[in-house]
Amino acid sequence: MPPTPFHPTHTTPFKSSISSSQQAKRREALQSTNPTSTQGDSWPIPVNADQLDARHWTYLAEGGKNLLLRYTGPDVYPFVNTRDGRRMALRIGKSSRQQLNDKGASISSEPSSSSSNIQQKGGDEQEIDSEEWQERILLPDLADAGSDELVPPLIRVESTKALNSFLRFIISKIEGLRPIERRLKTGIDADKPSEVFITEDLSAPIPNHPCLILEIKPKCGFLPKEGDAWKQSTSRFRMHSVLKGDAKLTKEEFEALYDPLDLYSGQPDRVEKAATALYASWQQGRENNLRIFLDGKKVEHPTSVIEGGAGIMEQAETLTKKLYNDPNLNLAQAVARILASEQVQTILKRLRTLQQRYDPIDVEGVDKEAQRQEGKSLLDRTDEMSISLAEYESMLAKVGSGEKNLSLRELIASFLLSTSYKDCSLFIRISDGPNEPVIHTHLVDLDPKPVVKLPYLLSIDREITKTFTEWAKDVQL
Ligand SMILES: O=P(O)(O)O[C@@H]1[C@@H](OP(=O)(O)O)[C@H](OP(=O)(O)O)[C@H](O)[C@H](OP(=O)(O)O)[C@H]1OP(=O)(O)O
Ligand SMILES: Nc1ncnc2c1ncn2[C@@H]1O[C@H](COP(=O)(O)OP(=O)(O)OP(=O)(O)O)[C@@H](O)[C@H]1O
Repeated sequence: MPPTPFHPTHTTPFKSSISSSQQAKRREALQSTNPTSTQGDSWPIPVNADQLDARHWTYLAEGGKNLLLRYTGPDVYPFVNTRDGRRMALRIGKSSRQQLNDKGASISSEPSSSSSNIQQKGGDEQEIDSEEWQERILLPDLADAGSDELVPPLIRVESTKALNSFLRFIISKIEGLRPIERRLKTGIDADKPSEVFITEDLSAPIPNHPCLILEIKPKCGFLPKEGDAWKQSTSRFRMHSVLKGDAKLTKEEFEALYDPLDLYSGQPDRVEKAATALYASWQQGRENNLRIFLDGKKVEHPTSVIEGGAGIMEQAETLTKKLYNDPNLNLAQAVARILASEQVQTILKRLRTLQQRYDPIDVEGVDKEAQRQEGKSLLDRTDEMSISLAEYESMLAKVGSGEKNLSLRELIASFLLSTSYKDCSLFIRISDGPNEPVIHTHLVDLDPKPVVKLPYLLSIDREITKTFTEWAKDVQL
């Protein structure tokens, strides 16, 4: 399928209208922070830390940098949207175990690990405000790709003593629920937490509306046009899988791997192939790229040893048969149908366009430019530089107008933005509708990547290519 035509959204008047409508909504929300106030249209609304009761929150999920808490308290506004039953989540930025140990925080007695993937910020690296990032950088490119709520709002909780004590309670409550590999690397610093945000719990149950939720991490959906021949013909995800598998993968195992290029292709047979591979890895308990939830509960395949797996899997299958009005549809087929749906393919197509638009010359190309413009490789940066939102915006305008002459800072900003689009997760919620099931899509984890990560991004890319090239020779690919 040819790449989606380029739409320079940053130069169209559409940008400001979307942005200002979003801002108006947030302003409206900010005016109604009182939890006893009646429910307005905008939800979630800001909440003060002293309104948070640690008994009403529990562990939901986490990635390398953030941990999510789910609201499990009584159904009261504003923690629950009393109009439609949607529920709040809290997203808490974590600190590396190293940082926690350095400051002598005693969150748990886990040993430190040098392999944390939380990056220490360089001297001059500044935090980019997440709300501004959404408004000014993401929404103009995403607003017309899905519903108004494609990117769930992130509303900052002010850092206060009340927040510190809430987090202290929470840490003691949830530490044992966290996966051990995450606990070894990261934790929450109750005294000086990274940003805490209110958001919507996208995997929560909706009362009286049975709902199946797929969370996929689709990864990079295009191939570079220049450079290494393997990189030009094989998806980055598959090449990386060889490195992650210590190059022990057989040719057959490699062929069966999920291929993002299939998922993004829009071609029914290839999308089905991608869905089958994602389902197979979920079935094997490798759930990094596909997770399934039913009415707020994680669905595990019965073979993946979790008690109760069979029951919930059956319930999920029963629901999808009902939603699609097809008694013979099994869960794997339902996943394939959902991923091939117009709603999902529309957002994937946009995601791929943005990944490609902001990464036109590959990390190797950015490195060449670094050498040409500054006389040193990205690998040699000890990066003290930070990129401001204003710089991101001017890069967007330049890229949007087709300008090819980008400064090194603009090339870096562009590449990092593409890296965010390659790493985000897509939540797909399917519930009953009058004729067809209703599908809602939401993107999460679109945070800016820190400039300090650049040397790592180049070196891991080279390691992936080297390991893959040797492996391909060994297995005679
Ligand atoms: O490099 P990748 O493709 O492995 O992606 C990393 C992800 O790994 P995975 O999707 O499991 O392969 C990785 O995910 P996990 O921590 O493995 O769940 C992170 O998302 C990481 O980003 P960051 O350092 O948290 O900003 C991601 O790093 P970036 O390259 O997106 O910065
Ligand atoms: N709004 C949400 N509702 C429900 N679950 C969510 C929500 N946002 C994130 N999650 C879950 O929490 C996980 C971690 O969140 P997030 O992606 O923001 O953290 P991260 O540390 O940046 O992740 P990564 O290491 O993958 O970059 C997600 O992969 C997803 O499973």
